[in-house]
Amino acid sequence: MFFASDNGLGASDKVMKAIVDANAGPTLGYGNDEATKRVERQISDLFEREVGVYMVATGTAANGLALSTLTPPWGIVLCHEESHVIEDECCGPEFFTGGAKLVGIAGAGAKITPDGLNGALAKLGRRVPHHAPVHALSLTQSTELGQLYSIDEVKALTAIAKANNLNVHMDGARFANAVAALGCKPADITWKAGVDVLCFGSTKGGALACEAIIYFDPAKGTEMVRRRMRGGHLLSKHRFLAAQMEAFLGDGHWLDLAGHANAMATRLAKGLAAVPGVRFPYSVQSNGLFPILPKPIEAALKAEGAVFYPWLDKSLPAAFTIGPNDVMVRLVTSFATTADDVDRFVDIATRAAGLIAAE
Ligand SMILES: Cc1ncc(COP(=O)(O)O)c(C=O)c1O
Ligand SMILES: C[C@@H](O)[C@H](N)C(=O)O
Repeated sequence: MFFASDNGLGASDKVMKAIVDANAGPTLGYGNDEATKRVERQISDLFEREVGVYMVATGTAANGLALSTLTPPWGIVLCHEESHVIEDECCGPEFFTGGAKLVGIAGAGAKITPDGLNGALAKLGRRVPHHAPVHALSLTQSTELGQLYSIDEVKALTAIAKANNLNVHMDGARFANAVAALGCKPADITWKAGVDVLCFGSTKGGALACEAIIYFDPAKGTEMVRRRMRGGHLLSKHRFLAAQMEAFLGDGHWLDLAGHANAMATRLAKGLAAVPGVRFPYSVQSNGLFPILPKPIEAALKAEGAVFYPWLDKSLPAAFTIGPNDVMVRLVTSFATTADDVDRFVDIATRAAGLIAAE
């Protein structure tokens, strides 16, 4: 019953086989291999246009490097106040951009709203040279609270960004889960909706470690050739990154893996919704659940070996309060989550709720 994070799982068998198969004979390094060229074609085909592709091994590197091409060191990147880039990358974006400032915007579900974005823009960059100018907007899809931006919601935010000459970055560490849940085409939720750069993650989705920084206008990414090298994120044996991404994207494998993870999250949410005392501030839209549990249920689950974490939500909807005997937790499903895992988790929670009622 491992629900701590989809980072906690290995890679899918198909991806692992691709890595082993890539281990055959010599090939040119640093992205000059044939597999890398195939992946660049594969991603251009997937997004229905010629794109610039730069693969790295972590999402933090992808986000920081991408943002470094979207803002000068004296600029501001607007993001959600609970976004990974501002909360969980140890100032990686600030480091890679040479000092740019990340400014967080509040919003339920770790989602930025048009009002929130306009409100932030109204307060920033007013006075030259004292105020830093806003240069970029960063959205996470799916969000850090498992929520989704619809195509229209992305378009509404990017329209404001473009009206203010902002570049738009999308942290797609769980882009696969979003596309699988929305049932949309990758192009429709990215460049056709105004996104300039997507960090397309495969690691959480079932690869070992591979994230693709995708520029929908290849000319906007030319600096990445040097920035990635200087940052120490150009793998010499790049074929092993490409092999992962090629297998992950091949034959819709990425959507099969994400669809399973999302289905397990839905199964888990349905089961927990029937447990007395369990509350859901957010609907389950992808592979992340953030229920509020009575602490005795949390304790019973952990006593039976369930692995998950408490979660601090800064923008909890006002209708929900967390009392001294409650705890908000993060439950993340993955391609490897089984129905048995889910059903056992729900069964333990149900039995624990029964004991509470009997007290
Ligand atoms: C939304 C989001 N973005 C980026 C990252 C960073 O990825 P990594 O841990 O590979 O640096 C994570 C990590 O899980 C994440 O959850
Ligand atoms: C640190 C934590 O947010 C990690 N990125 C995860 O999603 O599990």
